Amino acid sequence: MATEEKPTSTETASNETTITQILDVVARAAPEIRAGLPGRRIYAEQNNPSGETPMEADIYADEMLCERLGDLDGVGEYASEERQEVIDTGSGLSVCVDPLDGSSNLKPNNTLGTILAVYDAPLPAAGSDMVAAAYVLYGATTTMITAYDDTVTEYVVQDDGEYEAVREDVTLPEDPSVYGFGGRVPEWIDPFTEYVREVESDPSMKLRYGGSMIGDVNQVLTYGGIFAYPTLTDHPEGKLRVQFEGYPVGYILETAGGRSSDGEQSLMDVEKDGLHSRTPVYVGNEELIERLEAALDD
Ligand SMILES: O=P(O)(O)OC[C@H]1O[C@](O)(COP(=O)(O)O)[C@@H](O)[C@@H]1O
Ligand SMILES: [Mg+2]
Ligand SMILES: [Mg+2]
Repeated sequence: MATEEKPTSTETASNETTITQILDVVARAAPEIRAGLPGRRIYAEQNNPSGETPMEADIYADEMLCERLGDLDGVGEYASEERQEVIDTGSGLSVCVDPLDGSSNLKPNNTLGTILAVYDAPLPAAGSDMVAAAYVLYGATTTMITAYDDTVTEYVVQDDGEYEAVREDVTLPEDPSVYGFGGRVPEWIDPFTEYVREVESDPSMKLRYGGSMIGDVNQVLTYGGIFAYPTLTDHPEGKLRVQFEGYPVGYILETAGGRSSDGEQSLMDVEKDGLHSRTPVYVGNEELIERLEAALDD
């Protein structure tokens, strides 16, 4: 049996420094990304690797993050939902970014996010390679949630890029109260539809769905509950991308004491595939995810 090489204490220390720098870059970029949205709520000219037409704001955020994260000494690879290829930026940790999550919310001026995944491996990486994840939520306030070192922290980010922790050791509330399910209802598979009807009929649960995964996931992290972008009849792999959306959101929710699933197993165990491959995403309180997996297994 091959023995895994353990990182030296110097490597660990330098990874810690790099992760702190990466989170700092993302927090400080957030107000600039936000300020750059007006005037960029129009479609860009080229499709992205997922075959979607990005908005100019997606490209703007991607270019800013690529330049700033790529400039960090400890970052070796940068990839984003908006680029076909991985960018080689030297040697060190790999970062994956969804520069703007929920871009279709730009026009109606609703919630958006930025998602970050940090892997200690070349891209595409496996869930087990993840060393930190975070998201920025551009809501009424700009907040950043980080999952790092086994703990989830919520920060408020000010307009000048300064940020301060407002909640430490964030965990999912024990009594869930919100749910949000994406995808067209006629395309849901029957066992999922039956599960949803059950959740809906629980008098303690109410619908919260806004069309940006990060906005919807943050409701679950705040109030407890479940978010899903499920397998669909025409798209069994769903819509969301493993490296940019599935792994980081799974990592954050699991670090906060919740569970993640692709319908059968933790999102963190989803096989790594191509850089832009997709997975169904189910995240939330343990009991709700367990019931969901049982329903899909029937
Ligand atoms: O509007 P749809 O097709 O239901 O999709 C909504 C989902 O797609 C996404 O917008 C995909 O992310 P991007 O905006 O980064 O492409 C999720 O945030 C959201 O959960
Ligand atoms: Mg997204
Ligand atoms: Mg996006």
